[in-house]
Amino acid sequence: MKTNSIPTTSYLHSSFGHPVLRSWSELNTNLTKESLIYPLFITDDANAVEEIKSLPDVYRYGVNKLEEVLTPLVRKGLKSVILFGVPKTAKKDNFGTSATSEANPVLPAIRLLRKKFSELLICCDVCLCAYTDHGHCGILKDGELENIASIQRLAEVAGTYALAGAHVVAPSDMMDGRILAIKNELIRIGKGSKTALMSYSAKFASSFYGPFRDAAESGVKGGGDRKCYQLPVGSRGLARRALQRDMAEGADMVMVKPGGPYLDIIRDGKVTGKLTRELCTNYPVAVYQVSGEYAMLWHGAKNGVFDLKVGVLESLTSFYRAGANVIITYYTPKILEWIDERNYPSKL
Ligand SMILES: NCC(=O)CCC(=O)O
Ligand SMILES: [Zn+2]
Ligand SMILES: [Zn+2]
Repeated sequence: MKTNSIPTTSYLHSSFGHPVLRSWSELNTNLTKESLIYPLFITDDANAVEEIKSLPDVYRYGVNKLEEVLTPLVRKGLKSVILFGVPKTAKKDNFGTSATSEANPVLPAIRLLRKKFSELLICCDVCLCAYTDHGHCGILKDGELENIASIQRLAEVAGTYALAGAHVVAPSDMMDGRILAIKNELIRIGKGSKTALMSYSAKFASSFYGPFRDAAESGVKGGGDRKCYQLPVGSRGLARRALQRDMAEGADMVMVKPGGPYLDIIRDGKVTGKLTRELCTNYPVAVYQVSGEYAMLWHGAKNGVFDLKVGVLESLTSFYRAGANVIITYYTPKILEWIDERNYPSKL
């Protein structure tokens, strides 16, 4: 080989010199509106529009505001939302009793959205932390989590959402065996083949949930943490086992959360190589770009580190590249507009 020449196999630029060619190399990374889920915080003051300091441009809404907020978004092509209840006046206790009562603002929200937006896919986060007085995601006994009681209670909550009209129930609690318990409950109430079950399977004990705790007022009271049920940040093995377990227990789709720092876990879910063969090949894999990731991108752009649109789209492209099919992100309203501008990704 002469020094002024390179081997024929070294020529990569020839593959992406034209925008269409570039898109051929980015297959499966093109954003679609169907793949986006927009998280909504629903509070129990029906007329509320509340700013969330740590999540700029994201609000808590009362049920009476939803139609006004969502109409323009649905017009722009919003296909799916995930609802989080933020009860403020409901009494909180060890069992999260209010989660299955009319005091839970998610229930009227589901009914309203079903009525007003007949095509919208309605997902509901299923957890107890916003409804318990201690802020843990399950039921406590003598200061410790009681697993069986917790999954039975979570199944009741999921069943309540399904009966109210949710298309998808998405348990984020991370208790052992909750997918099986919820699936059985859905079957029992006649929703086994009707309501989808999306598991937050690989949910890590991440620092990036900070602003969400503020938004959902669901932090653990009294200084505890969730490390005994959310996955250790460094454990790839536990994430794989959790994904496999939840699929075996009856999940229809699985999730990795947070997104950006855990791309390898998404990849684990999709790669058909020797080690991870068929781990999640036959399942849609969702990724949650969580509140801290949202805030970092927002503040980075605000401080001139990068352009918001370019930075956010890069983060989304990475999710697709890793193998995600579904993306939960607070940036959904902006992304719908960017997709319409149609200068993504080839003009980046
Ligand atoms: N179940 C949802 C969370 O725990 C946090 C999401 C976020 O930080 O956006
Ligand atoms: Zn929780
Ligand atoms: Zn949670």
